[in-house]
Parts: sequence; structure tokens; C-alpha cells
Amino acid sequence: MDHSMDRPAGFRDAQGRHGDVVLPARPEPIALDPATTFLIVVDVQNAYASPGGYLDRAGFDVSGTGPVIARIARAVAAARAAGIPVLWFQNGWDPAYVEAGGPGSPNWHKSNALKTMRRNPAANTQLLAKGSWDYALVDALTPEPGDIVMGKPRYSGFYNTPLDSTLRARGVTTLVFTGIATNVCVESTLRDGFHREYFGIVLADATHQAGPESLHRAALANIETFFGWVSDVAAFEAALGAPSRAAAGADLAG
Ligand SMILES: NC(=O)N/C=C\C(=O)O
Repeated sequence: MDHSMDRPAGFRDAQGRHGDVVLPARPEPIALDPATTFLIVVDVQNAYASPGGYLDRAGFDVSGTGPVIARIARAVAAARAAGIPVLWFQNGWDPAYVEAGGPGSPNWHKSNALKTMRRNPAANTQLLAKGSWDYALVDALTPEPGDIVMGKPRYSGFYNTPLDSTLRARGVTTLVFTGIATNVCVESTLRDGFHREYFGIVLADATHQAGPESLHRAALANIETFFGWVSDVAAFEAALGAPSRAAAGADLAG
């Protein structure tokens, strides 16, 4: 069924933004135009989502990532059906770790991946190294032709990447975020986007934290209050006229 007639065309939201799609969100609904919107999938790599990956080895709980990945797949399908481009980030560095920075870089001191490797050199693991299983996107999510796959060397997707020029060349104003981790790379990229005049929206149930769940909630509260908008996958699907599994009574966790 074509739901496009159910939506008010040319809606102007509380921010005065104009868009054909109205997305229910906190702190208020936000209008978006699929022609000027990107869906960003942040770092859904084995490192961040799979047992045996970097976060798991560093002592972070990744047991809740499965349902999140399933909801990311739904958001990706809804975006593609609406003509919204999908951009996949992969966090990491060259196998020699030049891009990670040495002791002169705060990244060298703060990265838990680098610290985990230094703590146990005998394990000889190459966490987040390009070309490794750890760096690869999870098997359940596969970019398609027409998607953009972009590496990034730090938490923010804007730092030392062609993200800004890629978006500006396409007239993009609005970024819809999914991925891992809510409180690190998702929040960092959304914040950097805010400072470059991009409207950032997080689909909360398509993100997962690094650390305790309280960090996920805190990041979302911070984003909702200061930097952007918070919505969810069922609302995104419904706003785009995609069939929503939630509306059909399906298990949201699945
Ligand atoms: N993708 C992320 O949010 N990464 C979080 C931590 C790290 O990369 O060490």
C-alpha cells in the first residue's frame, strides 16, 4: 500500500524546517526530506558487536547487540526504500597502527583497543586493524552497491574523513544515526555534525552503548537536550511509509 498520501506534504516543523516526512521524536517531531537526508550506520563491526571482538576482549558487554543489529537492518531497508542513501562507517587503522597515533596522541592513551593490545602483547592480536576480522562489518549487515563505506580513524566520523565534503556535495542537511556505540562514536559524530550545521537524529533502539546501559541513556538525554533529536526504528519506518514490524505486532527485540 502506498502510504505517501497519508503524510502531510510540505510539512514545516517546530524548527521551521520543511520536509515531506514528519518523524516523531524527542524533544519534538522533526521534518526531513529524503532527498537531503543520509542514514549513517556507525561502526557495526565485529570489534564492537561480536563475542571475541575488541569490546568483548576489553571487558565490555556485547550480549545485547543482536537485537540492535536486527533493528539497524530494518532502518537500512526503510531508508533504501525511501531513496535515502546509507553510509557505513568502519573505525580503525592501518595494520602498522600509524593512523592510530603514537604516545603523542591522546588516542594512543585512551583507546581501549590499543590499551588491550599493550596489556597482553603475547596474544599478538590486531584489534581494529584494516583487513582483520575485528575491523570487518558484522556478517548480518552488508552494504549494497550505491551505499558509501567510509573508514574513520577516531571517534568522530568527521575527523580526517571525506564525510563533510561528501554530504555537502549532495546538499545533505539531515543525518539519521544508528550503530555502536551510542555514547562514543555515535554521539561524537552527531555532535561534530551539529557544529557543522547538520540536523542529527538518533534511532535510539538501533544503537548500543560501550559500557553500562546508563551511558546509553545519558548519551540520548544529552543529545535530546543539547545536540539533536531522538526517535526509534518503528517511527522511522512509519514516517517513511515502510511496513513497520512494530505496527504489525512483531517483537521489537527481534
Ligand atoms: N565505535 C565506537 O563508538 N567506539 C568506541 C570505542 C572505541 O573505539 O574504542
